[in-house]
Amino acid sequence: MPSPDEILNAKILVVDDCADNIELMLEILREAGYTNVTATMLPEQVCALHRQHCYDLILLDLQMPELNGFQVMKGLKEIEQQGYLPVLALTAQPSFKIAALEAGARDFISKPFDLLEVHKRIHNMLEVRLLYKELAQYSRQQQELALHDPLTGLPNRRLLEDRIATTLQHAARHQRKAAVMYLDLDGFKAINDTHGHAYGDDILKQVAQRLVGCSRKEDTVARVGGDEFVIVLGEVGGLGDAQEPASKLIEVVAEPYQVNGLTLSLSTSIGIALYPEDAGSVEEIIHAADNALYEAKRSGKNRFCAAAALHQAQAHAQPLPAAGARHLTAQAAIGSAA
Ligand SMILES: Nc1nc2c(ncn2[C@@H]2O[C@H](COP(=O)(O)OP(=O)(O)OP(=O)(O)O)[C@@H](O)[C@H]2O)c(=O)[nH]1
Repeated sequence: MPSPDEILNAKILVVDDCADNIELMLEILREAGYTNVTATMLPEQVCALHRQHCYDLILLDLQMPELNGFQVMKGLKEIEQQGYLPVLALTAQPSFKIAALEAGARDFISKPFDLLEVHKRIHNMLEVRLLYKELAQYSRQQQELALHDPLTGLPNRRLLEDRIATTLQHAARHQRKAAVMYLDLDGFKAINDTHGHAYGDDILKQVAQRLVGCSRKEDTVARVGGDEFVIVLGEVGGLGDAQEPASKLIEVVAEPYQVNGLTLSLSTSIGIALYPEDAGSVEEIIHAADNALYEAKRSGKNRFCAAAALHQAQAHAQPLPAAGARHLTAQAAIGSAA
């Protein structure tokens, strides 16, 4: 619930074509303790002002010669897309009251003003408006949490899949390539086992920062599991455009870590898959990068392996029995930091 102070600090706009009415309303609001009140006699400015200041309450006179209150509300509806107009209509015409509510006003105040009614209606409206804003903010935070990893703040698998889908669509539309890099830290379990989970958490946060630090702004860096991260690169011309950043990532992850006065080293293995040659869908490209990662781990860790190398190895393995193919080393696109 909004506090009394929050209500008194809410942003209020008074709109009336009559200077005396404005003066009277400002006086009433000032005496009640409201601190953030402004007024205009120009109804045509209300929408621009609301766009700029996002008022919590607009006290709107309905009968004005140039642009009446109903027309102003029409304009406000375009700004308040969710349909909540913070408008309290001011009218001396009993027949306008229901029309104002139908036009989107939340409530009305009759002229001449009954002081007690004015205070109550303004307070109640602000209470609801601020509560509505709190709820909207809470819902945005919940959405953020549902799409991000709480430890590192990076996108989680759900958001990652969304980003890959968008990247692949963009690549398809512009006849470009895209790359997915699947990273898994080497020997991370031993860090947890030796120094404890909290120490491991600290390392994971530092790794996340380093990955973001050496990626482009438009790339997505996500955490998809314990010590697993995925990086999505759009606007890729060929495998070389992914191998170079992969080498850089291997280098950056290998720089020493400081945690609680201890210095420690770590490495990472990376699998790279390209769209469209290695995969045509979100699921396939993650799978292809994961397979390449498996090969990078199998062939010694602290290196990257491209899915293309696995295709080549499999092609060369055609004459062998199926089981033999798994043991071929895919040298062609395996690398490490320069
Ligand atoms: N500190 C910490 N550890 C985690 C978290 N989530 C998973 N882990 C641990 O991360 C480790 C990941 O396991 P592995 O990838 O198999 O371990 P590894 O030693 O890196 O193995 P290789 O990849 O073969 O080098 C496990 O010990 C998990 O318990 C987390 O949020 N924080």
